[in-house]
Amino acid sequence: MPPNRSPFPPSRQCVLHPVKKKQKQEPSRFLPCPVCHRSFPSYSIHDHVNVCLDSPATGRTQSSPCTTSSLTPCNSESAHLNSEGCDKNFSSTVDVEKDANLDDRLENPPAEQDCINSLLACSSPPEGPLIEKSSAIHLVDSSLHEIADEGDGDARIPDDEALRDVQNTEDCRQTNYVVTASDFVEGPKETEILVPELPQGEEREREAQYTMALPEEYFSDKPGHVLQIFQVQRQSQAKLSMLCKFPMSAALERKPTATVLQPGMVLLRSWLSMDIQQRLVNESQSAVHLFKRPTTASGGKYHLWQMAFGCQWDSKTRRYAPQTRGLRFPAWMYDLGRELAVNASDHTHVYPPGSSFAPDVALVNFYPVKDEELGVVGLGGHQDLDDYCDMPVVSVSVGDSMTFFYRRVPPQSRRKSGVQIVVDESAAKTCKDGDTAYNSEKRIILESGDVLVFGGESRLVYHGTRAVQPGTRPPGLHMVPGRLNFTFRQSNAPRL
Ligand SMILES: O=C(O)CCC(=O)C(=O)O
Ligand SMILES: [Fe+2]
Repeated sequence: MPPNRSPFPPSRQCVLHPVKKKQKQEPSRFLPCPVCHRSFPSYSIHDHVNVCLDSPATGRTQSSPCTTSSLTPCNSESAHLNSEGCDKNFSSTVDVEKDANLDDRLENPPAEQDCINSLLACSSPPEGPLIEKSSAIHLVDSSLHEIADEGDGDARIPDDEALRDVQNTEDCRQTNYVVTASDFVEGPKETEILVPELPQGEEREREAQYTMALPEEYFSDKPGHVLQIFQVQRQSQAKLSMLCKFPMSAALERKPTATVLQPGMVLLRSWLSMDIQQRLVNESQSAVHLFKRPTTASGGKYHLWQMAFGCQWDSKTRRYAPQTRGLRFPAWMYDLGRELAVNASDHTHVYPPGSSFAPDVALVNFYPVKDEELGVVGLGGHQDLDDYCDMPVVSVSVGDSMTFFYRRVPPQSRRKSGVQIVVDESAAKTCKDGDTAYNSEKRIILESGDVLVFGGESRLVYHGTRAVQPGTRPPGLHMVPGRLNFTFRQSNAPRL
């Protein structure tokens, strides 16, 4: 049995004097949300943080001190591990709330219009100026260089007229790029490309990784050829910045790469073949009627759609149901999850030496590009505590790109000891004293086919997602706009 831990003082747990609802809601203390910085009663902050999507980009500086609030407070509901870390029996003792509609939905899939937005897989490839020969080119704002700084005589500045056209563009939902191809590259010398729907707001814009698609003519098979891209920034229209200058060979192929982001956390870029990606889309397509919008115990709603293969995760109790109901976990997903964990473990420790990962659940999140019901789409910062054990989380991205943010948690927070892993004043002090490694948020853009594995020292990394980037999914992928995220996990929920 897992220890019964609770953020409430012991007096509140007395079974002889059960806490009355009204009393329970009187906050013993308030904690600031690490994301939006508003204060919430300690008993409800966990629920809030899980669904909070206020942009941390606004108002947060790199040097802001780490406080207890930068760690996700947790409650007894999410502590279902024993001191060895992974309690193989916990789920059998857990009273998982029954999703009354699930069996019915399994047997009687609703009509298409009742499903989320529409079906996930679409019969035609995504619209837009997508290239066939290569995936889109990524322009990362950190590569912004003033032309003057660059001192590059070869930089081709578009003529005044072309520039004026770009500057006059008022529509803040698109950015105009003027692209000048170098002599090496066949195709029109200069063209203007509209990149739809970039994230809004100055801060977001500065940080965003823009993705644009170029017509095929812009590609040369000869490696080392250079494409020069210019952007007129909307914020200061007079400024012309060179965004990117790179060898064409880099754009021609996206080679799989493995990058250790921090101990225990590895990004396997471009790792999945299109076949596998499409198969993942199709598999979720077949269960599209099972997606629902998770809610927290206090009624907060997540800003995504979710379903699961294998055992179901209950967002209210934050527990996995025994694997009697819901969809079977397909054998090929088991193989895929295992293989990806092995790939990751070639680069960093994601599970203890000698053991092996045996996933039994795939949680599937769908983040549509636009969804009136969800409003802002994303997943607030959190730690994956509900299936916490020695095994990693293998996270796979399919569809449009999305920002993934993460931060390390102080070493004390990695203790396998239930609730205090997150509410730990002394850990916060260590942070305050200047250990910025634990303090700063990092961001990556997860693209279709990327795999992120976090285990070992990073198993409890604090993380979340925001800002799906429309039009960035691979041209060959048949899927509606949005991003699918599969997390293969070892829940150890019993098979009854
Ligand atoms: O969508 C993602 O990349 C993250 C999903 C996630 O963190 C979760 O399901 O716990
Ligand atoms: Fe997570």
